[in-house]
Amino acid sequence: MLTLPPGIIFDGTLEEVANGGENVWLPYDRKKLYTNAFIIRNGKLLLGYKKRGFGKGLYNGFGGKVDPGETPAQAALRELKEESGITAPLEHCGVLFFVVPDIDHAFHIDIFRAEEYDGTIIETEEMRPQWFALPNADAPTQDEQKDLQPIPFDHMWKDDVYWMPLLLASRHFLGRADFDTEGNLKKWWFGAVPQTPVDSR
Ligand SMILES: CNc1ncnc2c1ncn2[C@@H]1O[C@H](COP(=O)(O)OP(=O)(O)OP(=O)(O)O)[C@@H](O)[C@H]1O
Repeated sequence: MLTLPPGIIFDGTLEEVANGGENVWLPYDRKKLYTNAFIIRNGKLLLGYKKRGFGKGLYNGFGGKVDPGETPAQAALRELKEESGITAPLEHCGVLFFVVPDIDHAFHIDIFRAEEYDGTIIETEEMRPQWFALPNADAPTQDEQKDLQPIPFDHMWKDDVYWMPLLLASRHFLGRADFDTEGNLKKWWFGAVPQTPVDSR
């Protein structure tokens, strides 16, 4: 039986994917709901360069706070549209829980993905969208990928490198990461729903 980090609730089997850092999780009093949405298409990943506010100067998916009366799925669609100009058939694929000292709440972030989108991608006040090349993309997509940079993990939140491969592989995942005030990762745990074994009969 896996012991899940405080803040992570899951009723089912999980496979541990990454685990490290210090011994003790940071305490937190309350949590706030957020969303984060990623478009993955033709061997490319759409990220946004955050121009203001929390996480300024980092690349991330498109998202923000869930407003009162909204479901996370509704908030994810609204934030994607507000920050990148597009709509997409978003599917829920994970939950991440972050604790950052000096912030009076923990972040509970529902993660969404889509492989299609509608509309024209635009730069907004908050985000500058940019496509990045996926690692090991299949040959037919390489034309699409030329001139694209690889995923800029050096300019992303430090935990992203652990769960991004799960997102790209269409896995369902959960995890928690605790940071220090400088944004360094202090403790982390990530797990994924096991893939159904291929029936070989
Ligand atoms: C600590 N480690 C983290 N790692 C990766 N992503 C993180 C994160 N912590 C927060 N996030 C994401 O950052 C956005 C913040 O949203 P944020 O701009 O504050 O919200 P919102 O757009 O509602 O703000 P305004 O009040 O409109 O400025 C939102 O997508 C949220 O999922």
